Amino acid sequence: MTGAACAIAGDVQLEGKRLLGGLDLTFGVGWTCLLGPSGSGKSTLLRLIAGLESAARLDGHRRAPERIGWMAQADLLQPRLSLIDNVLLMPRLRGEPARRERAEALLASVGLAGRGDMRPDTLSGGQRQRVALARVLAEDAPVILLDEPFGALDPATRLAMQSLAHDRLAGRIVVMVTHDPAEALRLGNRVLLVGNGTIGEVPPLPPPHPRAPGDAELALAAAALLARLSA
Ligand SMILES: Nc1ncnc2c1ncn2[C@@H]1O[C@H](COP(=O)(O)OP(=O)(O)OP(=O)(O)O)[C@@H](O)[C@H]1O
Repeated sequence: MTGAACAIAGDVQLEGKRLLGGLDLTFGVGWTCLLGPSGSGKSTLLRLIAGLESAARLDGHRRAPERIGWMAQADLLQPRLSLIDNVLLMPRLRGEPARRERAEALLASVGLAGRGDMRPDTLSGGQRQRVALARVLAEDAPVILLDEPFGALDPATRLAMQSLAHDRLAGRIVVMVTHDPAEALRLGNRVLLVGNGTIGEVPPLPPPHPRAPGDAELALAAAALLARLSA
């Protein structure tokens, strides 16, 4: 493994069996998108990169900065806290001064302007996911790990949130799990396919990223990738 800021190498063992073998991944600045069948190990890999507790064990090496932004599949919003306080939770836990105006601006950027004092249980699933997105965008971390961050959103909102996240996370190392080939190709300057116990590279689309939603090259590549995933 080289001196990269974020890398993982080795085998992933789960309950005495090898879930993923022969990893040697180094993540650079930009978006790396992980695709693959349900249960193939995408979330497990993300947790291991994050250094979070997992049922699986890494027999190998991990290198990552101390500060990582993490957005789980479940939104993990704190029910007793307002939306603003949910966005500010991590900085508060670190003892940093609360940047309330920034949190309000982030909530506005995800379409929740003026709703900062509401509680999570008054929101729809898609709105809750956007609060979780605002929370991870509030993290000034060099590495951001996103587990299906747009999965609960309607198609138009999904495109808007993809573009927002891509813009806000410019210059960071982003690793995102998704089930959507078009999303992976639209955003990813690197696309990885997790399956059959290993990880392979899929040719990404050349820049620009994010691709325009109606981009013909994107549509063709997404259709081909979907066919490959369905084979
Ligand atoms: N807490 C756990 N205890 C035991 N096995 C687990 C646990 N969590 C996940 N697994 C197993 O690990 C394997 C990989 O799961 P993982 O959640 O990483 O897959 P995934 O590719 O992210 O799936 P999905 O796309 O459905 O989210 C699966 O076989 C799953 O059953």
